[in-house]
Amino acid sequence: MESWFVPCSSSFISTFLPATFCFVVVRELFLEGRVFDKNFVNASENYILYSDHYINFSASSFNDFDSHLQYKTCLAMSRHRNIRTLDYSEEYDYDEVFGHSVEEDCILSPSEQAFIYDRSRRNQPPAYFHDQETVKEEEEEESESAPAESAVKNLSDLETAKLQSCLDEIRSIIGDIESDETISQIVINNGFDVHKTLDVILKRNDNAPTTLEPLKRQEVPRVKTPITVSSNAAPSDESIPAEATVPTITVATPSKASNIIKGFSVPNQSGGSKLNLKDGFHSPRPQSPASGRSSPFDGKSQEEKSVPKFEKLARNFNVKEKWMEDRGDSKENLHMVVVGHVDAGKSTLVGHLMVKMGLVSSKVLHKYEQESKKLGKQSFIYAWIMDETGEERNRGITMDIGFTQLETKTKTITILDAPGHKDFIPNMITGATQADVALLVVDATKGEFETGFESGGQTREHALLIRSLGVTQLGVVINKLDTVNWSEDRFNEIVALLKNFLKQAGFKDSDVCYVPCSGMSGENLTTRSNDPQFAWYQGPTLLDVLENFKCPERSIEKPFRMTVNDIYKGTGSGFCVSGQIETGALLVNDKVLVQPQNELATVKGLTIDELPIQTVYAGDSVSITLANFDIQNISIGSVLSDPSQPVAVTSKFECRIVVFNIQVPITKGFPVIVHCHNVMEPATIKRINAELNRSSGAVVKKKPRCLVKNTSALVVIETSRPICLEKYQDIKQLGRIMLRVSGSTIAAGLVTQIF
Ligand SMILES: Nc1nc2c(ncn2[C@@H]2O[C@H](COP(=O)(O)OP(=O)(O)OP(=O)(O)O)[C@@H](O)[C@H]2O)c(=O)[nH]1
Repeated sequence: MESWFVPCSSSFISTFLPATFCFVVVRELFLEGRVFDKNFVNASENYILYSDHYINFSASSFNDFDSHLQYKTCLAMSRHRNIRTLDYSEEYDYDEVFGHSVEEDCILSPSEQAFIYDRSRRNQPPAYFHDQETVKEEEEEESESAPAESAVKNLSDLETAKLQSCLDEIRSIIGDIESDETISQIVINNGFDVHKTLDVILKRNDNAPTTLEPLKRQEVPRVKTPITVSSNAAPSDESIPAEATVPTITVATPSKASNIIKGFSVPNQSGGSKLNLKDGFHSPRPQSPASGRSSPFDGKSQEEKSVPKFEKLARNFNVKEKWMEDRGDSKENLHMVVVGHVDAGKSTLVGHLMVKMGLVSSKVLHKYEQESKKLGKQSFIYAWIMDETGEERNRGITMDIGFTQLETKTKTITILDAPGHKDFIPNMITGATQADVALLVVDATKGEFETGFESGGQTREHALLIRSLGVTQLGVVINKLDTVNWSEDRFNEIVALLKNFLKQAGFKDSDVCYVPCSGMSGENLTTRSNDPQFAWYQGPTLLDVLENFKCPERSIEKPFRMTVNDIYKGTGSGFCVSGQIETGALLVNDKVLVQPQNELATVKGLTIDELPIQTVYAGDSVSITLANFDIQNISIGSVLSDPSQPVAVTSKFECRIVVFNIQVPITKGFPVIVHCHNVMEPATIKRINAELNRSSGAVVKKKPRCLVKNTSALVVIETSRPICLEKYQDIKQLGRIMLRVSGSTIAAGLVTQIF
């Protein structure tokens, strides 16, 4: 398969174009040589190489591509939320430019439309290219149209019809890379054979650079990894039928070309450009194809690169004693994620709870009331407390994790309001990875609960995800009970269904508490309702449920680990990274090792909730100002660790997985996306070592050919680039993974071995 290499400068496709357009647009643009996204580095007639994936132009592989783009847009947005030091003008720009990201078929800002390729304007390049060579192209077009007629002049009616049909077919495959005249001539020369004609045209175009961008050829090694659809015969262990009527996604080992991918456009000194965080996921991870715990050197041998000296963090105190001294008499800190199907009322519930607890001033509430009225969205007044961006408010959905904090009698609770829409599951996962406990909100309205609960709804998927991420304590809010007249029967019906399911998902009955509420009217949020229709309920309020959650033991004595979920420019010199301290403790002036980049940095400052602090401990969500370090050497998903006991970096590991309700069996070579803490990385199932009994873990079958739904197994997974991981038994938070394919979660697992 021939491939082209197109050097490009900006990566706006993933953030500017709704994913539904991209597939068609990118192909068109590639074939015309007008490629402008640095992540789309390769193309041929059937494939494009997006970052380090080959994407086949077949309908079924579209989903994978689509979800990948959406993940990137989600990341872009998640970072937007957390940039605390941007001034308002910057924020405005950011919203304008990056705010529109998910599938909006028609809502496009004028600036976006300028970038959209429109088939009806086939010969007019997008406005983006206007100052390039458009005039020349149009002139060529005109001069070419006349000979097109001459080519068909001597043909019979039958031949003309044949030619027309060939032209239609060829155009649908190659677009406009050749003029009608040229194609007609080649069709005639090849006896009206479409395949031969295509061969000739594609060869011509491989050899001829386009007028706009010179194309460089590049060999990209790749490994074919077919997705099989179960057929009558079970697929063979060794190889999957190549000619299956199924799509194949070809995952390429990162080539040198992918080394050009840099995660962040760092502010340009002269131009003073803004910090550009939209591409954080593809920041410069080590591109070494080698797996293993210590291969994070970017194309250089260990000798070439000066290996940092891994000194032990200087500690002249006992961490536990210091923690008692610092935090012994303060309230415990708990992180709670609020999840549930889209529109279950999560943001309204949290917003109204904040109002009831006096944490939102009447002035702010009045402002939201007026503004939401103006937009005809008055019912979202409480949701606006959590949904802060213009786009979220206009669309009436949460797109990114919202943060807020409240204090109960015994604890400080950080609330993470997760998006419910399935397009934003990666953001929801980011929130869930930081959570100790969860609230699952369901809508009691007739039909609505059922929609969320049935397969394809997010109630089940969110519950499975949070359990897989290690959350054991769950509060289930049966919300919007006002819509069913506070019906006790409806409450009991929903509780019965959920109880059964949550037990299967791995929640203990004793760790789950069900509470009926109305986020809108505020019943049972902080006080029990006086409504006589609600008199049947004598259980805890939502606030009681929060108060009753137990804070987990923090591993403050283990080696220091912090997962990075945001990177932003600080107020002074240096830059800040924020994230969760998973284990250990950290002091100002400590040195930390940034992995997998394997670079040392110095901790210049520490803040919790924007207040400076000298020492932080496991369980804290913190911001760290780093010094003596280049911002390009860190990305979301990096892990900061104790230099003397660094986190493992690997691209191959074994894990014990539980397979969810999948349609397509998992086989050797199956391509997946691995989610682990804040990392998302393409990977393949390298081996299926054994099928296990789900409850006892005993081996049921060695080396099974495939895994079907609801099975458990030991599998070996290889990621396309090294990631930071730990064995689950060592550090739970870094030893849990999830496997997703085409926007659905297919399995969750625990890391048992790192190679
Ligand atoms: N009747 C009634 N409507 C409610 C209640 N809670 C929320 N709603 C309405 O449900 C709609 C969705 O509310 P949100 O709070 O945005 O729902 P959400 O779960 O946060 O939505 P996503 O985060 O986008 O998934 C809004 O129109 C709310 O007014 C309730 O208790 N009763």
